[in-house]
Amino acid sequence: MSLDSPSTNQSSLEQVSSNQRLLKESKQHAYFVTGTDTEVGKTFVSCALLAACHDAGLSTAAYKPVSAGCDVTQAGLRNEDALALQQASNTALSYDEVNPIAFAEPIAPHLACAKLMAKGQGAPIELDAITKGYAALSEKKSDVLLVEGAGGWRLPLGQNSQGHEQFLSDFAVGQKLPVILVVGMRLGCINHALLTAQAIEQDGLNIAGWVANILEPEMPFLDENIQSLEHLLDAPLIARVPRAPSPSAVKECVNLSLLGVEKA
Ligand SMILES: Nc1ncnc2c1ncn2[C@@H]1O[C@H](COP(=O)(O)OP(=O)(O)OP(=O)(O)O)[C@@H](O)[C@H]1O
Ligand SMILES: C[C@H](N)[C@H](N)CCCCCC(=O)O
Ligand SMILES: [Mg+2]
Repeated sequence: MSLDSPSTNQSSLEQVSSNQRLLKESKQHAYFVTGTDTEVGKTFVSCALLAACHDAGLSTAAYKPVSAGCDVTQAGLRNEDALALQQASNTALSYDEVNPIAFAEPIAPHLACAKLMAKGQGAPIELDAITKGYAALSEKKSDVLLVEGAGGWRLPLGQNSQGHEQFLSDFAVGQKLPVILVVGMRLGCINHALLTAQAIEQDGLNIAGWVANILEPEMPFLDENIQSLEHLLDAPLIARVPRAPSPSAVKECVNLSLLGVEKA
């Protein structure tokens, strides 16, 4: 089945109505969006997913619990992912609700945190704070809530105040969130995708769906790579996203009904 944008208006209307029917029948859908690496399109794809939900008449919220790489503004640190997610959600959210933990430097967050603490500033990243922020967003009762990770699946958060090593994946595990895996299609992505999927499943979570994000349209044997991943990943391909000027330009590539099968 082609997951590219429906060829006729009729089929896209059918798609919308089936999305609407399916997701409307269930309670909140919360997903953790991870990727095969940093810069593979987690934010771009998340915004496209949110736009597809809006077309299906669904309310949405988004969460970027930990960010690194921010502009320093009068209102405080501002991360472009978090701003994009805030903008792409149709539930009114404050910046701090979307992104409670932000570091200025575009480096691994645990290193940015350690650097601040070495200067006597900041505090260890606590999973509790991430969980609290998530609970507050869940209370908004949006139909769909997307949580974007940072980097890849096993993102270190550093030690908590009790000296225990933490990872952002621990949060997803704690909340039993189904995972959406964004695969940046480029040579080498098959290994990264399979290793990430293995880690997610060994952590006890379910991959609700995966997205082929076509970062390099000129990738040799692109279709065959996607077909290999369809064969090797035990999860539905919910979108094949081409390079596009904006996430909303590819919202019709998303097959929400496939995602909906993961509803609780
Ligand atoms: N399908 C696409 N078409 C056009 N541009 C894209 C596409 N996917 C990603 N990009 C661009 O590639 C860059 C990286 O994408 P994005 O920021 O979504 O990655 P990420 O995985 O969220 O990164 P991070 O780990 O920093 O959160 C961005 O400039 C984004 O706009
Ligand atoms: C700064 C970058 N854009 C991301 N926000 C953070 C990426 C952390 C990667 C950690 C690692 O090396 O796995
Ligand atoms: Mg991002």
